[in-house]
Amino acid sequence: MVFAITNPSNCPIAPKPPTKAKPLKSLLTVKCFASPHSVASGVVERPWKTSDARLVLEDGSVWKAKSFGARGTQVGEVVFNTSLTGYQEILTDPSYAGQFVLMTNPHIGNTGVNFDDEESNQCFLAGLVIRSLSISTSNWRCTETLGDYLSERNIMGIYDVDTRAITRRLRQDGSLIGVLSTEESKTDEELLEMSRLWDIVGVDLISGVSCTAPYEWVDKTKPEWDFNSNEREIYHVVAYDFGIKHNILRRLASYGCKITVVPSKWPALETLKMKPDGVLFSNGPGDPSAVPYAVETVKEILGKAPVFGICMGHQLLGQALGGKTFKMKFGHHGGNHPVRNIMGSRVEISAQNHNYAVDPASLPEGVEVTHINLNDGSCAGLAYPQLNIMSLQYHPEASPGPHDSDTVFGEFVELMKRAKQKA
Ligand SMILES: NC(=O)CC[C@H](N)C(=O)O
Repeated sequence: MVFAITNPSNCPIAPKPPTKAKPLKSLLTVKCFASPHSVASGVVERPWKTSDARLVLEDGSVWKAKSFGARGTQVGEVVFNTSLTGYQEILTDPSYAGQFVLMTNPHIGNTGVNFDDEESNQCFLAGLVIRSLSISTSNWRCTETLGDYLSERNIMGIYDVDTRAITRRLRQDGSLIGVLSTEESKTDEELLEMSRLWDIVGVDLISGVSCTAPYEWVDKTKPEWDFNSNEREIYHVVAYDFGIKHNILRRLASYGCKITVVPSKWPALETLKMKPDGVLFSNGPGDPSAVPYAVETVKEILGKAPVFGICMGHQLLGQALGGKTFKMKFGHHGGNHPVRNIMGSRVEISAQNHNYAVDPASLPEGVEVTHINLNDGSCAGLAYPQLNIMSLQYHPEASPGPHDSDTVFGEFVELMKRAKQKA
């Protein structure tokens, strides 16, 4: 089934100042990676698909590719993800709203999609960029092919594009805005102009992915996940949904928490009226500086209940404590990031997905850096024991990714326990 995308549906368009536009003569065309297959005489010709899509980056490069999933034209920020597995969890991570995810693992689609690996109820990302789309799908849990899944969700995908070359470009020049199109009527110059008139910085993407009303969450992860299955006292956690991944909720439930999920604009006063044992500020897409209302909410809650921030939640906590966040060159996206856990005196391999980070030098005295990303030394975790605050810049719930940091959910439970005993 074919869906037309007429306008980027997942994130608002914020015009860039026209001065940024470079002369169109800087447009360079990258040779099509997929050359037409030659067929030996006597062999039946197969209906090989030839390139029918273009990815035009704001640096003027044009990448020819083959489309799958939805058709149309879509703008977004291109980021690369180094996870070897878990494309379905990545597709349904709401923190990718407004972004094209380029998978560095070249072979994608081989296990199809299934009912269990959804991290949210929707795909919010702008599109998927891969090297090779598996021609067959084989997995006992598979219910559908990746292509059909993306078509139904109106998400564009491209394959047979040189993902290594694009990744090297992003590593060298930083994240780039791109436009993906299957529309032949649009010229390269028009697509380039679109990419240069769009921006993701300063845009509130959380409002488009958060739930609209509070709800209770009860599902736990399956028993094979249970590293610590002791019965525990029940703690009530209010979880702010800035684009929350289901596995955060499942892990909290498995650690014995009763969870109320609330929308991103839920007033702090209403949260405090529920007398929660702890408050979780979730992951979420985009620029933490574009959501001052969320920083205000965090400020109003600090000191009144133990809090745990994950990714966007960590960045909002950093700002609420008086610190600054900044945009990284190309961010961290993947399941293989080494992090030094300073308190635990160990290195954890972690799942990460962020383009912004907290500048630890901007934080007030008393705030401790608890985790450091060993690839670039950036701040990966914070604590402020005086106010019962803890946070991680990355994803302890994994999904996809390693489980090394799962114990942090237990640390949050301990924090709530200590605070309750003192009260
Ligand atoms: N996973 C997240 O919460 C992402 C946080 C933020 N949107 C960033 O890109 O840095």
